[in-house]
Amino acid sequence: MLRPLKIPHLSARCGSNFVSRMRYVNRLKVDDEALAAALENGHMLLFHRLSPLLQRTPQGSFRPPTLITTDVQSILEKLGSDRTLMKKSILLGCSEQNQVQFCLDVGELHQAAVEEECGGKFISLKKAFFLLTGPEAPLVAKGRALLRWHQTNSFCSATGEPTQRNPAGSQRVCNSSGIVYYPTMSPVVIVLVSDGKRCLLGRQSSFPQGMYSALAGFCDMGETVEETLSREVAEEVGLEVLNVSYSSSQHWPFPHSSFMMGFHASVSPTYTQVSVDHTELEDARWFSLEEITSALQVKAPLSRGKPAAGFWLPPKHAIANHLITEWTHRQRAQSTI
Ligand SMILES: NC(=O)c1ccc[n+]([C@@H]2O[C@H](COP(=O)([O-])OP(=O)(O)OC[C@H]3O[C@@H](n4cnc5c(N)ncnc54)[C@H](O)[C@@H]3O)[C@@H](O)[C@H]2O)c1
Ligand SMILES: [Mg+2]
Repeated sequence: MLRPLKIPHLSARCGSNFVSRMRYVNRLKVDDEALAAALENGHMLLFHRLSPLLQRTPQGSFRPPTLITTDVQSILEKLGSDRTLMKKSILLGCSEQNQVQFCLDVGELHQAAVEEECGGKFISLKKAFFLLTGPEAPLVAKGRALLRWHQTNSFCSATGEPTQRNPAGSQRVCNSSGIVYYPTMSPVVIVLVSDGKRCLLGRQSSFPQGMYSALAGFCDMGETVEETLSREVAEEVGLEVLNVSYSSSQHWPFPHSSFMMGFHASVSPTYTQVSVDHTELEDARWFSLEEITSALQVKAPLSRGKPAAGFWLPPKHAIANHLITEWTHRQRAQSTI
């Protein structure tokens, strides 16, 4: 059961629960005593070698089990771990119910033993991302990205000396050079290209069979996002985009940690001939509103690890799905004018 944590003194003064929560979490990054107190009653997402622990709900969906840190502590001690493992917990945030959230990788413990004690299974993130349908997906992605960042930044790239993390896990410092390292993300542009009637989707050979997505690409050093967008569309499918409009953004844990910025773009209906760069994409095609509408209705495209037959789209919590859904709404709105 969740035990809501009382956020001290801020709510009355700020008048907004959101403001209080944001300021409280910000304080936890620097106030080690407050962090230790928050950890006592926190909510913990567990990972094993970067795979999140998920539980099947009675309704058949998947979500991370609700674990209180004190319960996790007892389980870890029962499995022979000492208190130092809990110190590797990383602050994730604070829920709307004022529950402070942490994550912890228990990769040094026996996987099956933790699964049995906690009631769940550690599932690789790639697979987990097709199983998670609730609002927990971004939190799981953030936990995985932060845990990986700590694992791969334990040495200073200037001195080669070990770096030390702060208790919240929001930064690492090299005591020898004084360099402070903060978690990093790579900027990526994702764009849904339309010719007014159809939208353009592509697939990489590494995608599960049948899945198509919006075009995406990493920003090169020195580029604006508009330049990245035009370059990626030109490189991957040989088209020149005309109008560009921003939609939304998301953090994405693949391949490591990306900051995805989502756009809509149009091409002239007279220049729609696609020329696919097969070093980047296996295929790219125009899809009609009818095709997209039925693909959006494919439920559980990777049920029991097997891809659905035919053509299907990334999961609901992927920004590609959001852009595609937005496009269908615009198309329908246009056709009723
Ligand atoms: N959330 C979503 O809905 C969604 C949908 C599609 C793609 N994506 C993500 O977008 C990312 C970028 O798309 P893409 O693979 O088509 O990019 P891309 O077209 O730029 O091609 C990938 C290549 O770019 C190079 N590259 C340059 N900078 C890089 C960096 N910082 N990290 C890794 N590789 C870099 C590598 O050679 C790599 O093989 C993918 O990692 C994918 O996970 C997310
Ligand atoms: Mg690409």
